[in-house]
Amino acid sequence: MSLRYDGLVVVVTGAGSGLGRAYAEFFGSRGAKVVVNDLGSSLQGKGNSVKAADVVVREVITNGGTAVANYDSVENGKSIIDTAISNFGRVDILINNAGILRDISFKNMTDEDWDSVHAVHMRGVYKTTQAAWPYFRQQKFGRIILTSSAAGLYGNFGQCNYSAAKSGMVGLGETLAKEGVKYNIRTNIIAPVAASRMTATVLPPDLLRQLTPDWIVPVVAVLVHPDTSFENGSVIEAGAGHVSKIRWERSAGAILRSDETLTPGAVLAKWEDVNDFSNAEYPNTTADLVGLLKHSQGLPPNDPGESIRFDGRVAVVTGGGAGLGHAYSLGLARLGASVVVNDLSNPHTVVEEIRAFGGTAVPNQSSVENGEEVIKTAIDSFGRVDILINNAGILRDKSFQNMTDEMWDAVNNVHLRGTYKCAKAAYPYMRKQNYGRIINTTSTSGTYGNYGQANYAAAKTAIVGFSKALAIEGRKSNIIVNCISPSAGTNLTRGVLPEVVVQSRKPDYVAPIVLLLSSDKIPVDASGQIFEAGCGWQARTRLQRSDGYDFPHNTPLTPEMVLDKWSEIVSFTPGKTSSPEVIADSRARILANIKTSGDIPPSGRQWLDAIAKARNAPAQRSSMTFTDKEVLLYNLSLGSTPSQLPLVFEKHPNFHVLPSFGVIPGTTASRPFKLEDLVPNFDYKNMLHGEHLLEIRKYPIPTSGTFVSECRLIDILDKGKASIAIIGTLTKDAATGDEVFYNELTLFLRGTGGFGRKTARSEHSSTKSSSTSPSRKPDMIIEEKTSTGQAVLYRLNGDRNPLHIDPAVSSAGGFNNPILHGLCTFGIATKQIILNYGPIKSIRARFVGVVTPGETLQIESWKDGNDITFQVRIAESGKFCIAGGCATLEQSLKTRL
Ligand SMILES: CCCCCCC[C@@H](O)CC(=O)SCCNC(=O)CCNC(=O)[C@H](O)C(C)(C)COP(=O)(O)OP(=O)(O)OC[C@H]1O[C@@H](n2cnc3c(N)ncnc32)[C@H](O)[C@@H]1OP(=O)(O)O
Repeated sequence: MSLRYDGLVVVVTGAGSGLGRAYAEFFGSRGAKVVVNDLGSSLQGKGNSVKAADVVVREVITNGGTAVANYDSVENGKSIIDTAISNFGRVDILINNAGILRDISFKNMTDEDWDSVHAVHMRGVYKTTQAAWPYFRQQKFGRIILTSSAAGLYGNFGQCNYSAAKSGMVGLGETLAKEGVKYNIRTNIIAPVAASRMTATVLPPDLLRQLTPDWIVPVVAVLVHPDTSFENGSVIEAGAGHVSKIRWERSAGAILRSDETLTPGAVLAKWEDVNDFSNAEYPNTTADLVGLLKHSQGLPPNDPGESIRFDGRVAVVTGGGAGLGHAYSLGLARLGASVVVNDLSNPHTVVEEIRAFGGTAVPNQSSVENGEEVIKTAIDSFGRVDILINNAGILRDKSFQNMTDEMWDAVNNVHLRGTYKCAKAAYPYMRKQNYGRIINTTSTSGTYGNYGQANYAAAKTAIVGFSKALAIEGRKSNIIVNCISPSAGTNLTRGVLPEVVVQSRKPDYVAPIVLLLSSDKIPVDASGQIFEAGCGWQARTRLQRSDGYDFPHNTPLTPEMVLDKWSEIVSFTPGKTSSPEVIADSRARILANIKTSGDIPPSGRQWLDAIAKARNAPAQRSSMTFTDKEVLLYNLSLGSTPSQLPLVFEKHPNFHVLPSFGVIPGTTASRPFKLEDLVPNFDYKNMLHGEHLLEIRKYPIPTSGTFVSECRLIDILDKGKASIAIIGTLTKDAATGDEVFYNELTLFLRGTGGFGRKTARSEHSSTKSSSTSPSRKPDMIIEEKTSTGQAVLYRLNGDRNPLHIDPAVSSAGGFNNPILHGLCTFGIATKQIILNYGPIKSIRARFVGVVTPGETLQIESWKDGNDITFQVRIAESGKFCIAGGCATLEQSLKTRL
């Protein structure tokens, strides 16, 4: 099926370049009418030109499509959607893509840096989407894409503003997904890694070249197609051919008894349980708190654990006048902290309550939007600020359809901007002190989305991204930043939950984990995390990523290819998922695809996976017991004559085996893999011995005994028309345990290539391409004629490959006659080198031409120090059968054989 968009109207914001442009061109080419929105501004949001959108419109039209330009800011979303309505009478698909960057470290970030990013990424998205929403609802069809980013999902240094806004897309998208489902409006969130004007500043050029929008557009094309309604509220990561899905993962957590024994120390005692994901769930809503409460109430009193105190610490609690803020303020003060109780309406009662039990507290009545004022109270009163609990909040719940700008702004200003402002004001003091604990309040309505709370969900998930980014920046100053997602009966929830439920969810049962996160006892690596808590239960929430699918790099990615693999992309197969914690974890997966894909055809992945598995498989052990009979046979099969008594008579006092005997255990050892499972079109008849390395690690070589060998696959390299398998075998003497031989060989597998990326020999292989021979005449040329029965005899050493004896097989393999074993030629050459130069410790060679039994071998050799270079020519034809051979002499053994 070809995915088409005929009759549909697509609005793409920020479509003047990069990813947006690619979207516009794609949809234009597949039948849609496109509104190409672009402000025409430079990346920093300055300047204005109509060119960018016009150029793209012209391009769409030139390619036979239909498009109009719009030059409005997304903050004026209505005008953008009006352009669609006035030109095409409808709007079906909205791709929120526009964005700006204002990267700067948090310490240097200005309010303008914060606000401008949020105006475009958060408020702009809200404005365009809300303008399109009524049309979608009315026509009972709509597709929305929100653009997030790895920076939003995992946080990124220097991007507190951007990480926040991009994380906000998750909560907003999940909420719109829930609200839109009954109108057939699907909202999904894409986290693209693509080279664009925006990423050009943060990614290295080599990488950028591979991260084209072409890897993203087909994924979005699938998500917005009318026939593909399977994803809604999903987060999809895509880049460089890798596509995967992200979902929330929540640990089962620790359940403690919800009474006065629920203390920060008691939570610390259960910290492992809080962070244990072995029985995790994958929620899209709040935990079953009623059940958890019941469980909690049935438990015995809690283990008090370590004592946690805050003496000498100064804490600021925003929204500290009631509910959770009240519980935090009281808890901190009871444990020795000096507390600034911030509350817009009444901080005084809580301050009095604290003072009444001898604690230290001062009130602050500023709005959190004036974070400087809030923090100033701490500095003026106590000279420092160690702990900031951003807790203040308001609700303005409304369906997205009926949400007003005032509702959007009020909620975002208090929750998100307020959190930013207080953190920003406290940060310089915390840096100077080299100490800080910041706990920001998110919500399950944010992380999982909630009907009627688009404003709140966006703000609350934006707080998560902000916290993750700030955690990264703050770490080196010992500033630990975490998020709490509390479930408690407060004035905020009183409006939406029955009173009895509100009562059972005491803020006191959330406060202990928040106090723990505010303390010195929190492990340093517990920064940038989300914890859910309520009713005595505390758990951690993180993102989990499916293994996804890696598309090959040799074929342009199409939506049809993506659709075909969708079930694999979104499959969370146990054992194959990952839990990226930082942006590098996410990018590593995408970079891995760049590294491994090369020009891999679609079917190649199965072979590469099989090879990777075989390479990582443990070596296989096997043994070979031999007597003088095997030794005599080996020596004879390499042409030993009756006159060479030490080689042919076992009773001779100098009876010995030719040292290349080491290839026998090295090549007859059992292999832990089958070549037919690792390469396509494997055929035994087409397998040729390509290269061989033999190392002799111990002299004298026994003439009877048992060898134990361990064989493993080193690699398989795709050579295009063929592939080569590299196999390593280590052999030990079973009697002594000493290493005796190491063999590394390549098998040249004709007709099996083309499944992966054409590779050169990997550096780790010790048989790497043999050296060239010196330009001078050979120092020695030795001739040895093979016998016509040479292969017939040699095969009795163990390699009974019919290629060497059966004319039918050798003919099918493309040879006129059965051919000689490569290792027979190798053995003869080795024998001659040893006879003429002395014992060797290693020898390697490449087989470059076949030998027919009966032909004469001319071994040409050169000696340079301890190295003997050699090549073997077939005297009858003048052709080489071994090229670039090299042996290294064993100096410690002076005697010649
Ligand atoms: C585990 C226990 C296993 C026991 C093994 C037992 C196996 C035995 O029974 C089988 C045998 O003994 S067969 C007999 C011995 N071998 C031979 O006779 C092979 C002789 N060589 C040839 O015919 C060609 O060189 C030939 C066909 C090998 C290559 O020639 P071409 O197709 O012309 O290759 P070319 O185009 O030059 O190169 C393609 C890429 O392959 C690399 N290459 C070439 N010859 C190689 C060789 N001999 N070994 C390893 N790699 C080799 C090239 O470098 C090239 O790679 P790249 O493109 O990266 O440069």
